[in-house]
Amino acid sequence: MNDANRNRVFLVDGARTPFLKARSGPGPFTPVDLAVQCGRPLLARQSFDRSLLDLVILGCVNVIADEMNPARVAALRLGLPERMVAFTVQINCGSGMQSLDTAYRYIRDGSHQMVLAGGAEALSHAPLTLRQSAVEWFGQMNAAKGPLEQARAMKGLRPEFFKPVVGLERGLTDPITALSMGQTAEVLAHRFDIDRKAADMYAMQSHHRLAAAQDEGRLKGEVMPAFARDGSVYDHDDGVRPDSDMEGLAKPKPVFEPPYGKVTAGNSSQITDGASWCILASERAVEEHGLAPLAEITDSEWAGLDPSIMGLAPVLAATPIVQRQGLSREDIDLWELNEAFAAQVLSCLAAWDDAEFCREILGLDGAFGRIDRDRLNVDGGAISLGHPVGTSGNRIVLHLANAMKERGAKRGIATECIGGGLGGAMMLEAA
Ligand SMILES: CC(=O)CC(=O)SCCNC(=O)CCNC(=O)[C@H](O)C(C)(C)COP(=O)(O)OP(=O)(O)OC[C@H]1O[C@@H](n2cnc3c(N)ncnc32)[C@H](O)[C@@H]1OP(=O)(O)O
Repeated sequence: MNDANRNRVFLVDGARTPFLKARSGPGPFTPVDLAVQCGRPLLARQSFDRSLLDLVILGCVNVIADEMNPARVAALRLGLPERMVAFTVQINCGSGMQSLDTAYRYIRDGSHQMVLAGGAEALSHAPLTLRQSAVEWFGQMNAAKGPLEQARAMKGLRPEFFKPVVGLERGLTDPITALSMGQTAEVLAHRFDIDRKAADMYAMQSHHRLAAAQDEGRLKGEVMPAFARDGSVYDHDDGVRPDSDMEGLAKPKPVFEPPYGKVTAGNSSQITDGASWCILASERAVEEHGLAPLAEITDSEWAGLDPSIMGLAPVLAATPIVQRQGLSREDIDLWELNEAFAAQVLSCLAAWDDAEFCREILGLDGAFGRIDRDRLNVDGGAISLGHPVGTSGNRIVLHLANAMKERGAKRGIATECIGGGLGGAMMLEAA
C-alpha cells in the first residue's frame, strides 16, 4: 500500500491506573481489574458511543489463569458489546506498545476505524511455580496405581518441592543468555563506562521529576483513581521517593553484579502493578464524531539485537524513524525512553553520541548526537513510577502525547527496550 492510500491515525485519549509498587504478597488488583479500573472512566468521558469501537487489544506479559485472554475479559467487564473482538499480545516489555502499533497499522491500512489498545500487568500476582523435580514427583504420585505404588512414590518426596520458584525471576531472565535484565544493564554500564554516580544522579532526577509532575497536577487527566474491593482508594503512583538524594542513593548495594556492579534497587525500575489504555481513531472517525485528539501517530519501528545488550534497542528502533522522516535529533522535541535501568538509559544516550557506534551499527555518517536531558522523560519514568512490564510501552506513548500537548511540542518519540533483545519506537506529532 503506498502512502497516499494510508489513513491518518490519531491518539484520541487515554488513561491509566496509578502505578502501585508490588510489596510483599499479591496487590489489590489483577491485570483485568487494573484494565477495568482505568478503562471505565476513560470510556465514560468519551462523547462517542463505546459500541463504535471496532476492536480491543491488550498487552499483558503475566496472564493469570483466571483471566485467559485478558483483553476479552476486560472488554466484557467494561460493558463493550459481545460482538467485540478482543485479543491479547505478548512481546515482553513491548506488549503495551505492540497493542498500539497493531491498532495503528490496522487503522492506517483501513480495516478499522476506532480501537481501544492498552497494557495491563500485575507483577505482584506473577505466578509461583514448582521446580521441575517437584513436577515430576507429583506426576509419579498421580500415576501411581494402588497403595503400594503410592507408598513407593511417596519416598521421593523432598522438602524443597514445597519451595516455589518465583515466576518473576524467571520472567526477568533472558532464556538465551541466562542473564537477568539487571545483568544486561551491567553489560551496558561496562561497555559505555557508566559509573554509579551517573546512574544514581539519573535515578534521583527521575524521582524529582515525577514528584514535580504529581505536585503540579500534570498527571491529572492521565491517572484515574483505582478502587479496591475493601474500599481502599489508590490515587497516585506510590513508588516515588520525592526526597531521593545522592547520599541515600549511594547506600543500596549492587543487586545483580555484587560487589562492583552499578545497578542497585535505587537506580533500577521498580516491580509494579498498573494498566493503561489509549483510544486510537482514523481521521474519518475523528471527523465523524467531532473528536479532539491528543496527537497523531505518524511512524513506528521495531528492532532486534543481541539479547545481552537488549537495553540498547531504543537506539536501533528510534533512529530509523528519525532518518526516514528526514529529521534530525533536534527535530524531536520530547522523548520517552523507558527507564528499565538508569545505566541502560545512559548507555543509549552514550551510544547515540558515539560516532563509531552510529557508523557501524546504525549506518549513519557520524554521531546522532546526545539527546538533551531536558527533552527526555520530562516527568520521570519507570525508576520513579515503576515498570509493570506489559503496560509501560502503552504508558510512555500516552504520556508523550499528554506531555507534548502540555508543552506545545510538535514532535516526540516514545521508545523502549524489550527483554530477549528487541526494541520498539513510535513517533507522535501534534494533532
Ligand atoms: C523485561 C523487558 O522486556 C525489558 C525491560 O524493561 S528490563 C527491566 C525489567 N524490570 C526489571 O528487571 C526489574 C528491576 N528491578 C528489580 O528487580 C527490583 O526493583 C530490585 C531487585 C532491583 C530491587 O528490589 P527491592 O529490593 O524490592 O527494591 P526496593 O524495595 O524498591 O528498594 C530496596 C531498598 O533500596 C533503597 N532504595 C531504593 N530506592 C531508593 C532511593 N531512591 N533512594 C534511597 N534509597 C533507595 C531503600 O533502602 C529500599 O528499602 P526501603 O524500601 O525499605 O526504603
